[in-house]
Amino acid sequence: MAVIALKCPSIEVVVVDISKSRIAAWNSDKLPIYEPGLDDVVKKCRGKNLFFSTEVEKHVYEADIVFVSVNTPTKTRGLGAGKAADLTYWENAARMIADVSKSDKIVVEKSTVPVKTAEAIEKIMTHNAKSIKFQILSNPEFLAEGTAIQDLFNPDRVLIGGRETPEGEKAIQTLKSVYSQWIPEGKILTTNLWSAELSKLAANAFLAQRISSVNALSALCEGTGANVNQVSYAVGTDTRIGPKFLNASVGFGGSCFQKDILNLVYICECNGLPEVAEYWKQVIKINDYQKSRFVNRVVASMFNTVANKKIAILGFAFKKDTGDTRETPAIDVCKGLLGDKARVSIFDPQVTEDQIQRDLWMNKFDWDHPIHLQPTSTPSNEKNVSVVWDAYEATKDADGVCILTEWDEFKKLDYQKIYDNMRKPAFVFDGRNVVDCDKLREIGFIVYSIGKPLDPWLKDMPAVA
Ligand SMILES: NC(=O)C1=CN([C@@H]2O[C@H](COP(=O)(O)OP(=O)(O)OC[C@H]3O[C@@H](n4cnc5c(N)ncnc54)[C@H](O)[C@@H]3O)[C@@H](O)[C@H]2O)C=CC1
Ligand SMILES: O=C(O)[C@H]1O[C@H](OP(=O)(O)OP(=O)(O)OC[C@H]2O[C@@H](n3ccc(=O)[nH]c3=O)[C@H](O)[C@@H]2O)[C@H](O)[C@@H](O)[C@@H]1O
Repeated sequence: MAVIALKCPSIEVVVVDISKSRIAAWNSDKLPIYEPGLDDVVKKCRGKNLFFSTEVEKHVYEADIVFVSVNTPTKTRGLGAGKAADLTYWENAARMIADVSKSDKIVVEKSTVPVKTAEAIEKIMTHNAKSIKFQILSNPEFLAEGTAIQDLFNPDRVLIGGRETPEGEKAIQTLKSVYSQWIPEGKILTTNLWSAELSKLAANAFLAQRISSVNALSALCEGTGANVNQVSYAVGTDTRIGPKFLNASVGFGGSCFQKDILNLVYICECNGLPEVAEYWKQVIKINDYQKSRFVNRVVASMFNTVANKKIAILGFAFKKDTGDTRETPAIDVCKGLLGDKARVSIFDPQVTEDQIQRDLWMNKFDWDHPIHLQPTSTPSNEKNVSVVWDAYEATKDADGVCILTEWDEFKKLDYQKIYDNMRKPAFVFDGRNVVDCDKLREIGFIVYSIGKPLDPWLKDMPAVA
């Protein structure tokens, strides 16, 4: 919304949220999320044509176009629990829009939603809104965190789906005229509603599938002496496959891949397509396998026990250049190590101690609900978790180092100094392939790097669950 305000000075954008603390932060000097370039954009527009407010109903009443970007978490209870999208927040928003509206409006699905959600939303709105006409559009968002501003300035495409009626077509053109103020016509795709809704789930499923494919191969690389970087480069030079998004890792994280694939799986099951559901489920299974495989490697190479050993965790965010920890693989890796009684010392340049403690305590999927619905008590194994503000502090007297986020600064650390201050034998487990293995081995480390030829030490220590 901030980028729309920047690129379209004639449009007034008001971002409304029921969370008072978030809106207060959006109005302050410290924005509630870390995203490179966002501060600049907000500062340029805030108070001119970009406003942040908790007066949700007032601004919805005044608006011509309402973008709904509320959370769409995975259901934790009842029908479809663990898979289906929980549309409670969406339904509440739709009912509120219907209640307060006194003029026709375009309602845009910006959240990622199950295919056919627009139909449900239409029903809610038409049953509740007297004689007012609503046009529902699907306009899914494809930005990635860490590169959000660049992605929004120069997207691969913008997708707008609407009803194939004259009114639907008119609404599509209205929204198109907003984006066409900075995006070339050819990049603005228009489709029917269901294609737009499904394309978003499909795009995330394809992206995640690429990572699970390369991660599955990384396990085979380790067993055969192949190097996953060389394999993915060789594969990616085929122009039909392409070089991007083929980096092996400890597993993908983030608030959307898992949630959206589970959602897709559930929709397939509801449509009587168990084989298709099973196909996509495998992407998640390989991701879970990759995380537990990593933990097993750590424990197995340290004589099959990490009890009371200090393990430094470098990086907790789900990728670099963000402070977001939703579904970060670091949560599962830390829980795995804590389960084996390790002491973990965590450093991430953008994640607070409070966030890390909450993440390690929370149940799966709880993170995607408002803060007042999340657990508040402290974790029982808190004494085994310390959060520090420096990589050297985290690694001091440690037995092993796990690199779980690919922050650039981890490439430039003084590994000789780290080695000198660790207990021996000193291990590095690189879950993001950021370190120079040969250099670290020269220093004296025993190094494990995802999908790379195994250190002789690790070959003799098979990681059997
Ligand atoms: N985070 C990302 O990079 C991307 C997210 N998406 C999708 O966008 C949607 C939102 O994602 P996030 O922004 O990450 O979630 P979020 O949880 O950070 O933000 C959702 C916000 O909606 C507010 N909210 C809930 N009900 C409301 C209501 N009735 N009225 C006003 N505000 C309400 C919440 O207080 C919260 O601040 C999800 O469907 C997600 O899949 C899509 C593409 C990228
Ligand atoms: O729907 C969404 O929320 C967004 O989800 C992803 O964006 P995001 O999760 O922010 O970040 P990605 O760059 O996709 O990374 C996701 C995870 O995959 C991992 N990853 C990515 C690429 C790769 O080659 N290997 C790999 O392990 C990252 O480290 C990260 O943990 C998609 O890339 C966006 O297009 C989409 O809009």
